[in-house]
Amino acid sequence: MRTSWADSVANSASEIAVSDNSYVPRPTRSTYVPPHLRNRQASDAPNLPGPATERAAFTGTAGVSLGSRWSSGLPKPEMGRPGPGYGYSGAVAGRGGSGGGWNNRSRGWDRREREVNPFDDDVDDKTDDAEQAFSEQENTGINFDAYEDIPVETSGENVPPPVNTFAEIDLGDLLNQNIRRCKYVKPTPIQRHAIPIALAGRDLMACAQTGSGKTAAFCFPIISGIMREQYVQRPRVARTVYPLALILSPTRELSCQIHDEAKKFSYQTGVKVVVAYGGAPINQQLRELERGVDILVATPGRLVDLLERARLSLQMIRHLALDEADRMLDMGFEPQIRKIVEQMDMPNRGVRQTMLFSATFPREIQRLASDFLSNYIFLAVGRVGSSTDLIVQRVEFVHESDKRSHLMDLLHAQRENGAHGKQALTLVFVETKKGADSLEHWLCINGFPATTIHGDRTQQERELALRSFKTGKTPILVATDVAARGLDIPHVAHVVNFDLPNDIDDYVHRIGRTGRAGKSGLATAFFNEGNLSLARPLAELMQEASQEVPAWLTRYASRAPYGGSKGRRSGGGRFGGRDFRRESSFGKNLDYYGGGGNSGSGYGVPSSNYGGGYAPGVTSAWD
Ligand SMILES: Nc1ncnc2c1ncn2[C@@H]1O[C@H](COP(=O)(O)OP(=O)(O)OP(=O)(O)O)[C@@H](O)[C@H]1O
Repeated sequence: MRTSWADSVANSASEIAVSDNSYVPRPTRSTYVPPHLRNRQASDAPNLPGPATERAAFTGTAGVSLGSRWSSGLPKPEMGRPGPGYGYSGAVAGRGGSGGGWNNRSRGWDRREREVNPFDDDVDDKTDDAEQAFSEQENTGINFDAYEDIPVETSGENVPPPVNTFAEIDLGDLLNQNIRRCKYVKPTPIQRHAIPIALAGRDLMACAQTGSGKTAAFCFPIISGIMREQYVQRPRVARTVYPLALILSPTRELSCQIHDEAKKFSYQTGVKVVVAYGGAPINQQLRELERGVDILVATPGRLVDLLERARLSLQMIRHLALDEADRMLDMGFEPQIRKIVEQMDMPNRGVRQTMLFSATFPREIQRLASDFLSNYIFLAVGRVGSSTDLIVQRVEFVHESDKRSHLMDLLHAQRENGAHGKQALTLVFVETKKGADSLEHWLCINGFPATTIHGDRTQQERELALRSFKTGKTPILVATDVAARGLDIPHVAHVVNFDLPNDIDDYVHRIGRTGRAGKSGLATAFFNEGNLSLARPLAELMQEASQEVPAWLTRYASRAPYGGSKGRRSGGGRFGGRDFRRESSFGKNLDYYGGGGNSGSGYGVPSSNYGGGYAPGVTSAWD
């Protein structure tokens, strides 16, 4: 009989109470170990130059062969510390991972009692209530059914099978507890497919709709992988730190958000997560790094800075994840990413594990990305670059000069419909930083509390603006594309594309700030003659997402040259994930998303045109 995830968590809790050979006792008292001695085996000889130990092998959980790339030929349990809890158990799914395959990292580094609880509540006191609520799915607000019918495409060799529940994957007790604290009842489709692939140690290029849980899909395997690894001795070079995993993201705010999430997932596991991003004092980040780091979440610029100061080495990186990977590999970031991944001291592809995630993946970017991957699996949940059906999309024809009054009408209507006279959160996207400031000012003087986020604001101002928006204190946020990707702000009811982007992928990410995690949302776009190149991809995208396409937009679409999409639309069926490796025609100067049949003018944009979809002369709003 299949047990539910909640059951398995309960079972594993009772197993903890029953001692057996693989029982990992919880330490009763924290033992402080200075940073330079952390993660060492008990018998480590001091002052060894370079990495002394390879990753230890681990195999056999839930039918998945784990960490295979490191396992061949390496010695087995002797690598671990002697005594209970450090052996190999081949822990069985459903036992919640309480077997001895897990490293009790807290043994030598018990930070559990000193760690700030990142959760609002203390689950230990509320376990029963919480479990009940999870089983009823009441306090998640997640409409899981919305994800059930999404088609999935995988390609690559020996793709590990997906799972249906967290219980089927042996992530370990401590991580399972945190998943429960996050109120995740069952994995979303991207998690069902990506987690077993990543746990098997495979490289992955994964594409899934905005708000569908990609962050956990790469964080869980990384945390679980680090927890499983036997103590890895890291080089000891004065003031240089050696993380085991690196997660790169394009914006400061997104890096902070991933860091917050990863900290929740790794709470009390002994896995230490640190964030480094530009615009914030580097000394503070250095101090934090020196306290110990297993997973580093970073923006590329600050990371390069740390590497050049020799305060950080990538020599021990086992897991590399690029969130918003297509953005990370477009013209703006690609040189920096190449430098980080190929020209510093990071282990080569095939030695490290590399995972790329995004909601959009143009073919040309897929091709670039393949340089970083080894024998990878391509996974697409839903159509690559599609938007979720959970978002109601509206397009209105609005002349440039009428945009402000039109926005005002929308905001008035929203205020009237809002609960308790409160304004629902509205995110308004504009093209330029100046435009953002000017619109914010105008909204404020017209009685609509608004704030802005863009690259010309100081980091402190940006963080303040985001907090004020998230808490509802300032319910309108006027933003450039710096807020387009990844940000997970609950209760964003409405995204307004005051200025449409030039690229349909940017549109997909922008509207994806609403309608997240199974909830519904509304997106309104102001379209006019300045957006003709977007007419076709926009009409197609809306059609795909079962949205009502206005007749005037269809007319524009039929007349318009195909642009605004880096040639992404192929006019194929409703679903088409499209691993570029499957396109035998690729490389013959066709469109990036496959199917050369539609490659009319505008298709096959050379890669030098990449830059986040900005037209010539328009400054990128990214930082
Ligand atoms: N299994 C789950 N059960 C319930 N909620 C989940 C689950 N997985 C993720 N979530 C929640 O769904 C929301 C969206 O997740 P996340 O930010 O990872 O999406 P994403 O796919 O990375 O989106 P984007 O493409 O915009 O970056 C978050 O609030 C997250 O906590």
